[in-house]
Amino acid sequence: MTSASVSSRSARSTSKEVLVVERGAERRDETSAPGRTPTAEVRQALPLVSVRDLSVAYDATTVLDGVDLDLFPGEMVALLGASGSGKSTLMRSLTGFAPISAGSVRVAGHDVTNLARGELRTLRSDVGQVFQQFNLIPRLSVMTNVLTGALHGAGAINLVGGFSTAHRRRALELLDRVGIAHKATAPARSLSGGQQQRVAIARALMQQPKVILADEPVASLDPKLADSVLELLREIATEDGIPVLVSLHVLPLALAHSDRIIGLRHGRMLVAGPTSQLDAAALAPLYDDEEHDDDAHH
Ligand SMILES: Nc1ncnc2c1ncn2[C@@H]1O[C@H](COP(=O)(O)OP(=O)(O)OP(=O)(O)O)[C@@H](O)[C@H]1O
Repeated sequence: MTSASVSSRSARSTSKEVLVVERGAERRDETSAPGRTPTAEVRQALPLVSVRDLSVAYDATTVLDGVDLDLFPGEMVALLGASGSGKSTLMRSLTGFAPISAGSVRVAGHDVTNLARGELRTLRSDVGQVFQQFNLIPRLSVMTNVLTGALHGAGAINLVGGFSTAHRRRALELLDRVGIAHKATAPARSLSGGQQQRVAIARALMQQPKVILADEPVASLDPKLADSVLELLREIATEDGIPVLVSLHVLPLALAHSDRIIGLRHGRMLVAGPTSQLDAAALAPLYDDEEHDDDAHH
């Protein structure tokens, strides 16, 4: 461990044992919840995502239990946990795709548990998403794939010739930003995995998101490409002030590329704290139940 102290205490009920990393200067009062502690630089801003005491159940099975999470402008937060711990479910909760049984979820001004008529569309337009398998349309050009990001807020647009010059200019600027403008006319399927993920990131930016969720975005990439994609996401968080929540399986990647780490175990938040105050030993309890998951530890 670093010089930080790790304490084990109950968050709000004795059933919720939470490892909380605290520095003297950042020590929080006992009423605050662990997922809420932002890094010092961003703690003055209002959170763009605010989750309180969230529970999600599929039929009779509870898969998230009393989760708290805030995401502040400009920060990259890594979401860790063994397979089945609830990472994807937490992400899906933020865009109205999970059966929330208790708690509150606010995302970019939307009350996800109580959306007004038609608000689901604006919510999903405000949240850019990046997936493990990129989810591009393989036969369409890189440029068109990026342009589809503009469809989120705009409603039905004819894919052929339906985009404005301004949209096209912006798509090209975004491709330039992610380093693949030279591939604009190539079919998406002709790109490498790392390049396809850059296209997916440009597509997410095309919808001018207020928050970005990246669910295992580098799980299909080799380590070098994984580093570069995570560097790109962190740069977007920092430069554009868009909070990025990224779920990861590989601890060193989380330690190298995040400002904070949130760790789930069996649907409960077990670890939360600034990345600078965490190390592999502090995160190991997240994977206690895994028999052999080399990825998680190397
Ligand atoms: N649609 C669903 N219906 C029933 N159970 C579900 C559904 N989606 C997820 N679950 C269950 O919820 C739990 C959490 O799943 P989730 O996909 O959120 O975990 P995860 O941490 O993202 O796992 P992984 O790292 O393997 O992707 C699992 O036990 C899973 O089987």
